[in-house]
Amino acid sequence: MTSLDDFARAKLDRIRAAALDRRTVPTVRDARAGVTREGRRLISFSCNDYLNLAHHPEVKARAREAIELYGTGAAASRMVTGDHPLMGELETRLARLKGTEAALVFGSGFLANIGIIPCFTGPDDVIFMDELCHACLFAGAKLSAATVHVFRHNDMAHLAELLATHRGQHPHALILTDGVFSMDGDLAPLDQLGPLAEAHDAWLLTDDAHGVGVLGAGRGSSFIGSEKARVPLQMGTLSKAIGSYGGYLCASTPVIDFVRNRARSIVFTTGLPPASAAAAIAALDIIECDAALRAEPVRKARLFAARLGLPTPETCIVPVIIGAADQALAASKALEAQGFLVVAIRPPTVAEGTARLRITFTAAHDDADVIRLTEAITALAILPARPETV
Ligand SMILES: Cc1ncc(COP(=O)(O)O)c(C=O)c1O
Repeated sequence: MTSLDDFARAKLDRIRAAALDRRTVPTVRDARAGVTREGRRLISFSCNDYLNLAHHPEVKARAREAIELYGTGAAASRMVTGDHPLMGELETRLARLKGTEAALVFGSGFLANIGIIPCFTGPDDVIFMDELCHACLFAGAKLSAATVHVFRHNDMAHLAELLATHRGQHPHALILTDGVFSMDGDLAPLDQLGPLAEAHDAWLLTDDAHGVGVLGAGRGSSFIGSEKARVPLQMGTLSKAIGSYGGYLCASTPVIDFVRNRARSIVFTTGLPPASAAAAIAALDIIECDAALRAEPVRKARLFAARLGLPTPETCIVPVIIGAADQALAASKALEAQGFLVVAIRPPTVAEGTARLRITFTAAHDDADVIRLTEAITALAILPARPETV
């Protein structure tokens, strides 16, 4: 055994001892919210294809057509020959959806965040970020080498205090938050974050991976209230409700032109395959016209929560927090035995002691399956006791 194997084995032993080891399971998703894995079909409550557009006949047809015409890969960076005209068309559509002058498409949401953040902050600068931000926002912040201050989740008083203490010591500042928090399904208070950021001349970036397509008439979390939230950097992904693959930034023309020049995850990586852009454009066509479809995932999340006496969800992600990682795994296994795929989410994806079932709802779930899931969860007795009604 080499020292490299020794190193890996010792690390793995520790991960396994804490019930935190991960494995990949070959999984085939179908159009009816089902997955087949290890020879069994399960109803999945763990997919982010909220509108099931990855299986929509029109979306698939447009992707197939793009493959026939343009091949399967982009073959070079967008700076060289990888900037297929479909990319520009997709950017125009995204900018229109988000109400910005311009947009820029990246290879993925993760690549977007690790490219964008270092464009605006360097070692002399400062970043303020919510403690529950997605891992790729933390990765982008780290890559920027800026000073990072983490504020308590959605705690505007804490953020204001950190801004008052630290903002003045740095030339440039970013505030980073998820629009919809990926593991908790709650919303960032963008109506407060926008003005607070402006008051301190800090640039607000929202990661709306889980909002676009589903919230705010499909336009995302910035469009929920009566007024559009003041977010100069609206980032998101094409890989969830949009049913394709890729990431994006929507912003003003100078901001986008600058990021196109500077983001290392644009310049030094191959462009998105044209078929992914074609699929995303087809999905946006559907999202823009089909209000009934857009409303379905949150309606199902609310049906689920109401039957279990949980708070009314604002999004289509509902966490059932269990605590210990091994108990979350056991609950997931018990649900699997009854025909449901509800993956357990454990540290480091979530904080120590908050392992959970993260349940996601999609347009394709039958209400009957949602109700059967509530019954299965009730039978597991993993929910906190409901207060007695008098
Ligand atoms: C909040 C959030 N941001 C970014 C990403 C990364 O996006 P992508 O899967 O397109 O890399 C994800 C999901 O994976 C996410 O949940």
